[in-house]
Amino acid sequence: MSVTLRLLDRADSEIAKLPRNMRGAVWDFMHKFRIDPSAPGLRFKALKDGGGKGTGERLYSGRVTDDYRALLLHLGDEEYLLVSVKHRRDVYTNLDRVSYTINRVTGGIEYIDLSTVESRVNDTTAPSAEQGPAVAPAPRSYPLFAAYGDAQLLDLGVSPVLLPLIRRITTEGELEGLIEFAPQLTSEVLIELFSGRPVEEVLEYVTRPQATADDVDPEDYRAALDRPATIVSSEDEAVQGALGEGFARWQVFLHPEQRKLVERARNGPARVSGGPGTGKTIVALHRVRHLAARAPAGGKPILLTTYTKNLAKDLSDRLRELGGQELLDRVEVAHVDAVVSTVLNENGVRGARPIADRQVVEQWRAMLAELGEERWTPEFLAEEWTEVILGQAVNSRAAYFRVRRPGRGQLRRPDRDAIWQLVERFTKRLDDLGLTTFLQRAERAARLEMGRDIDIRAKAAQRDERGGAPNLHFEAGSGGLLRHRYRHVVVDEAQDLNPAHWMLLRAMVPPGPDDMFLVGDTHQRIYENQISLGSLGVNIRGRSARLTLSYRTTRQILGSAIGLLKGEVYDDLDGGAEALDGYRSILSGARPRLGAFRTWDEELDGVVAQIRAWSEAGEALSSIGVSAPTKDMVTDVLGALGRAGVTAVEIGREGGPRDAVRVGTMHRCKGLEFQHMCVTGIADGLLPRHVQGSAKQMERQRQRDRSLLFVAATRARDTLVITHHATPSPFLLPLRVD
Ligand SMILES: Nc1ncnc2c1ncn2[C@@H]1O[C@H](COP(=O)(O)OP(=O)(O)OP(=O)(O)O)[C@@H](O)[C@H]1O
Repeated sequence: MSVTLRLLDRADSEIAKLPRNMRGAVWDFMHKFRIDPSAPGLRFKALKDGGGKGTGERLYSGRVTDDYRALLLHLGDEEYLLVSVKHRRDVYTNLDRVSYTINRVTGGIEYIDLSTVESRVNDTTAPSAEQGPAVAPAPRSYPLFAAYGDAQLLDLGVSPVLLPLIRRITTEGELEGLIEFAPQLTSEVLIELFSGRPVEEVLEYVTRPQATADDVDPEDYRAALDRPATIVSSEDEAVQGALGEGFARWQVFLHPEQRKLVERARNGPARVSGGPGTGKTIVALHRVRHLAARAPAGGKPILLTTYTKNLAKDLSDRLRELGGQELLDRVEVAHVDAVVSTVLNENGVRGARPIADRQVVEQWRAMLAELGEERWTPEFLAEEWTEVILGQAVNSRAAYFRVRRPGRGQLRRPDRDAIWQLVERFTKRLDDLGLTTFLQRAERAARLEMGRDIDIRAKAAQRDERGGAPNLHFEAGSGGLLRHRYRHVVVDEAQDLNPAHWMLLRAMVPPGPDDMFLVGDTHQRIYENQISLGSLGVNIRGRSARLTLSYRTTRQILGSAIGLLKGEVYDDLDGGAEALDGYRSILSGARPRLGAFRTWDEELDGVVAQIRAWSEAGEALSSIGVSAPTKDMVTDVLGALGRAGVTAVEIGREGGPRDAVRVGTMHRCKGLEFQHMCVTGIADGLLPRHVQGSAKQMERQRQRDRSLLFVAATRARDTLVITHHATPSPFLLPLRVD
């Protein structure tokens, strides 16, 4: 008789603390148990004394090794949940202190071993002075949560079983001990209250998003299992395979909010935003797997795309980790400019060499000089062409007469007419020189793909008229019929794509359920692409959601990084404003540090000394990242580390030694993360860069530069050091005041 056995996430954390070989033994046990729980070697039996109130018969034990036993909850029928692994001698001691219940707010299963939690609380001492608690520890005698009534805490979703212990907590150290084995929601609520967030906000940002809409039956464990608040592995055998060898927790255990976003069916394009490290990429990857599992067999019905090539490679690697080659075979993973190239190549558009923005201005300068045209500067025309004409996909003179040009001053009709003629002349000139820009290519590809979309619709309409089934949908192996390329498009780093990219992607999938899924954070926009999705045919209204819990960064680093953005207003990709409220973390660590130096050379010495100190403290070089504002400064950092005998490689040029410090421009650090991060060169003039341009352009540049600092700072998991020389960047003011 085979059964289903899942693994509770907290049990997994507990297993991680057991001797190394226990992981393999537990997976072995799970495998055998699934096939036949009654196999004699497993010694599967009920623990009659255990259980929560009135449910004493649910707890079972099974033999993992001679010394260790798994504790299992019977959820109903053939369904079991592995909740703990204990030493044999501890199974029966304190069995009455083991509790399992269904949380009345989330409807999720909560397993709590009070003796384990209590001993962790007692073991933990207050953090050292160096660690610097976010809030000074309260005097020993004063309970941290005295200000909150029991009913208040229970309404926030705190586990009732833990209330007596919570009442005794007086230091941050004890709190850290408690949350290690407390249920997810209890931990999140307590940390937020401890950080000083008002109850109403905790309710709004933490509890409500995890609350269930169901009427919770406290005895129905089978129903509770299916709710996202029960954080368990899937029943899938493949998960067990993945678990065997160094699996990562993100592959198996999703936060309840993440899981909801992965599984929710939608009627059209959906967008997930969220602060740095909240798992947007993880959600995108799981979403791809979810969609792939539901798509008809054959072909590659899903496109997974992002802005840069190195991030696309990373997505592809992680998708393989999540679902193996089998999943990768069903998904096209490519950065968006590669998607552009595919469309252009297929349509026979070849040959032109893409040039950078700087060269575009030079080409304008050369042409205006040849024409003796002096009414507008090359910079102005380059911007007008890039931002207004290509940026808003204006493709006719008539459309250019109508287009809105916010922040770019007035242009009368005759001026627009003259500029349009100059633009036509300019694009012909580039063509003749065999040159193009990435934006031009994207725009061309978008137009081609939109033409294809129109053909598909026309053909579908004809078939419809003739009585055939209308078929707008992607179909693998469609026998030569014109079809949309994909059934679903999933986009990571959505904030960086330009309007032409969106029009291209929109035209690649038929509008309909689950057609597009976008994840991104406009606070991390570091390229010049400001858009409004609605006007590009990607209608996300009513299908937006936000992740707020950071899995990467400590709350000390997150708090400081958010402080860096104060005073800026960010958009929500759809004409509205994006808020930063509610971003949080339950991880704790040292406050970020600032390092001030007189010259760049001295700063380099300081960076080398910092890295040496980490290394001498036993940290692997590969856990350290260094960013610098410019490519030349990256070269300087690499040189200084090399001279000091510290192995370092440039990000994007990996392939050398594995145990090496990674060094890259701030742009290159996008999407990456490091245990320890050194953000160097944050000096005035370097960040923000001093550039010339219209007021609007300079404002955007400043916002992008600020975002760049935000991105670099939030790559740090545990430690963040920001350094500068000469005059510090004005962006650092909040940190310096702090
Ligand atoms: N459910 C999870 N369980 C364990 N780890 C997780 C989970 N979700 C995310 N993480 C981890 O948190 C880190 C950040 O995740 P991810 O890169 O998806 O965040 P992001 O929101 O895309 O970040 P950013 O916008 O800063 O690039 C990663 O190390 C990831 O493995």
